[in-house]
Amino acid sequence: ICKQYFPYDITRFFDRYGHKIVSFLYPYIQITFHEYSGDGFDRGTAYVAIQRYLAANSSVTARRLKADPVKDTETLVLSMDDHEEITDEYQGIKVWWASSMTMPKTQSISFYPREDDKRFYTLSFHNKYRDLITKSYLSHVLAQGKSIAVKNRQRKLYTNNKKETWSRYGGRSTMWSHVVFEHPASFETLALEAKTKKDIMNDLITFSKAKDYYAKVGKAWKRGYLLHGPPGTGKSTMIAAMANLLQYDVYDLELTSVKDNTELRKLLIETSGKSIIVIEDIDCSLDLTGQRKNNKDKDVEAKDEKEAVKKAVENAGTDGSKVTLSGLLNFIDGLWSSCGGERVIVFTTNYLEKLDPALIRRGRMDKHIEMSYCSFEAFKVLAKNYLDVESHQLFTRIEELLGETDMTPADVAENLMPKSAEEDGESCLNCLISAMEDAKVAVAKAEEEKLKAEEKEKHKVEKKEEEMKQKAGEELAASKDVKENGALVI
Ligand SMILES: Nc1ncnc2c1ncn2[C@@H]1O[C@H](COP(=O)(O)OP(=O)(O)OP(=O)(O)O)[C@@H](O)[C@H]1O
Ligand SMILES: [Mg+2]
Repeated sequence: ICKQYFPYDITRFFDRYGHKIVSFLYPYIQITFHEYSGDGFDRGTAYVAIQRYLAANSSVTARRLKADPVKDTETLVLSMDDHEEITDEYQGIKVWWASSMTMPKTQSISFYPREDDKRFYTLSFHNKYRDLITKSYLSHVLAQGKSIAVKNRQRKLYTNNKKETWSRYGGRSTMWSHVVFEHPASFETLALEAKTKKDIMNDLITFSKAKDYYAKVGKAWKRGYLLHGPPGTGKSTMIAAMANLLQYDVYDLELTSVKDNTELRKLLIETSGKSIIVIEDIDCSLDLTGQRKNNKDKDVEAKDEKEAVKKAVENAGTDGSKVTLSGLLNFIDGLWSSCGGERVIVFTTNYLEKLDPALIRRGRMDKHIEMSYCSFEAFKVLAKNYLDVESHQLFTRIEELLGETDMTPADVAENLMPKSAEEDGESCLNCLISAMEDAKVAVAKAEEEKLKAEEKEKHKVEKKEEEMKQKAGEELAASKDVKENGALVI
């Protein structure tokens, strides 16, 4: 009987104590990260992040590299090839990474690559660093990998679709259509005072790095900007420059094609982190009472407030409820921001004074930036961008004229652009000067005409007053006459 049980006992013995002996002799721990795990067809996020991390670190040390095209980018990612091994160091501790692949046991043709080759990374490290590696090193690797992936990705410009085109199941692809975002604007080429520029850049960068701070103070990780100023002063260009600086996607939200608050909320929930949500010309999308303007401007005709309210109620019955100011404010204040990820919200308007104070109070829109007419400093940026000219004797005249006329950077840029191949920098500057002189004359003329019109109006009023006085005097005299005459008659 003893003999019969012996082999089992020894197996059990080794099962129980074997790994202890092994771990005593071989004190290393291994963790594997599979490319495909579970039932999902998507590549594991950890695997992808590790791949990026190792790619950034292994291209120097590994001898055999593998090049993979990456979805949504035009770049290739170089990573260590299968069955390669590299070492990494973290706080002075050495770890080993190996990439491996298991071959399929049976020859079969399969649709999914995961059936055929199973790739995985193995991380090995000494047992005594177990805590440090599992707690801090791994999150460091994943965070680094993710940030590399974000840097390499191709960014997108999204615009919202009409509700009718959404599929039943929603999803970003049907609510938002996108194109590749490749706007060349940058803060360097933006014509703006250096101080303002620096201020905005610092603000954005601080924001993008302040995840822990926002978590600590219990605020949603978002920042609101309000850009205001006349047309052509670079509001849209600034948004593109912001997106390029932060490497964010841009969601261009067209409020007039959003039917109601529910639709708005659904759209916003589908936006991803690391994005700028833009609502251009906010004054045209929402009116002062907080009710969205009707496309056909039915409400505008309403004479008084009561009538407007009546009309709004009527419309609510016919074309559904609307996007309201409070709906918009609710979303800004954080219903959706609990979805995580950082977002910048930018509103633009040509008329700051038209906006509802509730929309622009501090805390909601953290920064108000006035985009104004071209200053001399801004002009110098444009001259450098467009003509490669940093100083010129004509600059003094230009500075003088800029102080006297309101030229938008768009106008200045337009005049600085060479119209033909023969045109050189100086003739472009002269072209700008003559445009500004013309503008100055036009403004002076307009002012003169305005003054004349005012004078005329004043004159008219005075004449009328005189006439009325005269009439009143005559009437008074007449009534006196009547009285006196009457008295005579009696
Ligand atoms: N500050 C600026 N720096 C560099 N280029 C500018 C600037 N402002 C305007 N431009 C040029 O003028 C063009 C129009 O500017 P942009 O569309 O940014 O103006 P906007 O303020 O958004 O106007 P709108 O209020 O009409 O939307 C841009 O294509 C850009 O080339
Ligand atoms: Mg614009």
